[in-house]
Amino acid sequence: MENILEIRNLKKSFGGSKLFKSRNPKVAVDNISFEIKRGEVFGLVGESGCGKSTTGNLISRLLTIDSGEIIYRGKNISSLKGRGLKSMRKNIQMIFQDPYHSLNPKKTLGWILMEPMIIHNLYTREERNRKILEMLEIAGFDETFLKKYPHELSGGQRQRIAILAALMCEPDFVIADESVSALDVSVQAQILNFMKKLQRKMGLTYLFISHDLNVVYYMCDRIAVMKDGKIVEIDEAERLYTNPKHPYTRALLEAVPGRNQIED
Ligand SMILES: Nc1ncnc2c1ncn2[C@@H]1O[C@H](COP(=O)(O)OP(=O)(O)OP(=O)(O)O)[C@@H](O)[C@H]1O
Repeated sequence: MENILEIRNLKKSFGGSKLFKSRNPKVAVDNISFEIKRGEVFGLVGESGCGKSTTGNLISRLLTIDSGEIIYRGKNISSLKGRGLKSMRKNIQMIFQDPYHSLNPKKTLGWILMEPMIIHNLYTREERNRKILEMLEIAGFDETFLKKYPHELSGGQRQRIAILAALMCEPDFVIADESVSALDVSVQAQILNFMKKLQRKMGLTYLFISHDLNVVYYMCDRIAVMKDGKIVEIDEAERLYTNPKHPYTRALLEAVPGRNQIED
């Protein structure tokens, strides 16, 4: 399978000042490299503060990189600007942790699903309406939901809408950053299964970021373990979960309260 994304020697620091040399910068992402194959679910796991979100934000270009390269479909997107960046953003979408804040509370769900297609100037009016209905059906919502507001939904329903909104422009690469962490455990499995269903239907590739090894194991084909800004181990999910090589991966696994908790 071809690589959809290649990360080469990516580096990012925060803080530090040329003026005040004593203030040391914090290296959040420290020279990491990995690649993700088309159609793969690639997990990035590690404790809070290890640099997972920074990595996701660098790939989606919400942050600028210090050094290294991000190769998406064979093209270096590390320093894209203007129209090139906008077009890349159509193809690489993010799903965030908190569906309470990622949906505009003043807008109806119909508007929330329509907006991304308008921003990217995609499809005719009829096609947009048809796409919204198709996506609603996949998510198990009926048309009456289009007139509802986010506060009328449960946490799980909101996250489904946030996921649908991210997919309205038919991206091929999705960065899911702690996408189920804010949800009750009982709802987490439903959302993960929903994401798997969408992946199969739309041929998506996911970078799946989570601090929760159970969740990452359940979702991912391969997993990278991150510690202090570095990747310490990358392996197929099954092998990493059952036969971890790096002591840090072992320690993370030992801290997991019960393995294989999530069931279909
Ligand atoms: N905008 C910022 N300014 C300064 N420091 C930052 C910024 N963003 C992240 N950091 C620091 O960079 C390091 C990595 O943070 P990051 O959010 O990427 O980690 P994480 O693994 O995603 O953790 P969490 O799951 O808690 O978000 C942390 O030490 C964090 O404090």
